[in-house]
Amino acid sequence: MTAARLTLPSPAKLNLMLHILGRRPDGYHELQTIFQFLDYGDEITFAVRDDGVIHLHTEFDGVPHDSNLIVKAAKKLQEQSGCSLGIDIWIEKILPMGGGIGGGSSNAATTLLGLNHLWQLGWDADRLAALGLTLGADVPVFVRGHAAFAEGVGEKLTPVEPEEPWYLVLVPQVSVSTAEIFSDPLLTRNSPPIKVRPVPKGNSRNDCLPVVARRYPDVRNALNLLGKFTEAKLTGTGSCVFGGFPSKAEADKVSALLTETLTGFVAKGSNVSMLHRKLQNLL
Ligand SMILES: C[C@@](CO)(OP(=O)(O)O)[C@H](O)COP(=O)(O)OP(=O)(O)OC[C@H]1O[C@@H](n2ccc(N)nc2=O)[C@H](O)[C@@H]1O
Ligand SMILES: Nc1ncnc2c1ncn2[C@@H]1O[C@H](COP(=O)(O)OP(=O)(O)O)[C@@H](O)[C@H]1O
Repeated sequence: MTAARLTLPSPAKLNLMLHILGRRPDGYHELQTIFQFLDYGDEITFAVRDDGVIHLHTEFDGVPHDSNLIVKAAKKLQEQSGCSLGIDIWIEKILPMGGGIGGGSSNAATTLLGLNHLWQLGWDADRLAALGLTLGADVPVFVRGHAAFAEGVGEKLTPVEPEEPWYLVLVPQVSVSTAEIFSDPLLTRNSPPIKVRPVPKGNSRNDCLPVVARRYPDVRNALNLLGKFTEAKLTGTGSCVFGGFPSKAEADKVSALLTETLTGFVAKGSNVSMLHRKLQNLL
């Protein structure tokens, strides 16, 4: 019997703004942020096996097999659904790790949705998002697949429709630890909550930017370079820096100026994740 097999995209996200409102007793920070997807990401291939084994075949630098969010997502879903099937997994990884573009969280969400489909579990989005949240604060938005205004630690999601420009994303060659930025004493943690919807213009700052720029000269340089052409912003806790352009041609023109020491990519912003567009076509 040929195993059921499926290849799915695992897109990146950007934080179009990010305000930190306070710190909870458990140490996590209350945020307000806007997530938008990029039509750019990894590709994950799944093949069902009937012996219950979960095996990720692609090796990751510095991430042991069982610590990989893909494997963790698959194991949790298998345990909680009581499914007896297993899975072989391969990934074509192009998203930089620790870049603030959510690669790990996206991989976890693609795994949850892919296995829900292949194992025919019939879980709804609420249940998958709740499981996803136990893997990381950004997993639920990737599970739901729509651009969102997020509150709490990122799990209270309201769909939004920001413009969908072309972005140039610069990738400084440093990996920023989210935990390290959130524990910096200089981090601004008292932004007033935005109560008006949609979020009024003029609120596009990222409260993590001053701390990240201070600690990482490469991020500072990327912000300075891109800032010559458009408003340059930090996504999440970095390291990636992005700016919007009205057309691909204009984003490509600035991209062509990049050197070997500072790489980047051009991608379209999208309010519906390319994962969900592909899944929609399958159904
Ligand atoms: C802040 C964001 C914005 O998108 O940054 P990026 O990681 O994408 O850069 C995310 O919400 C990050 O989400 P995620 O990367 O899933 O974070 P987690 O693994 O859950 O948390 C890593 C660590 O960061 C700190 N943390 C994370 C999220 C949060 N709201 N408050 C925190 O204080 C905690 O110390 C936690 O142990
Ligand atoms: N499948 C995965 N892809 C990327 N990173 C992973 C994965 N599984 C575990 N990780 C770990 O999660 C960390 C954060 O990764 P990632 O989500 O790509 O960054 P960010 O949250 O900054 O966007 C990585 O440095 C890596 O140690």
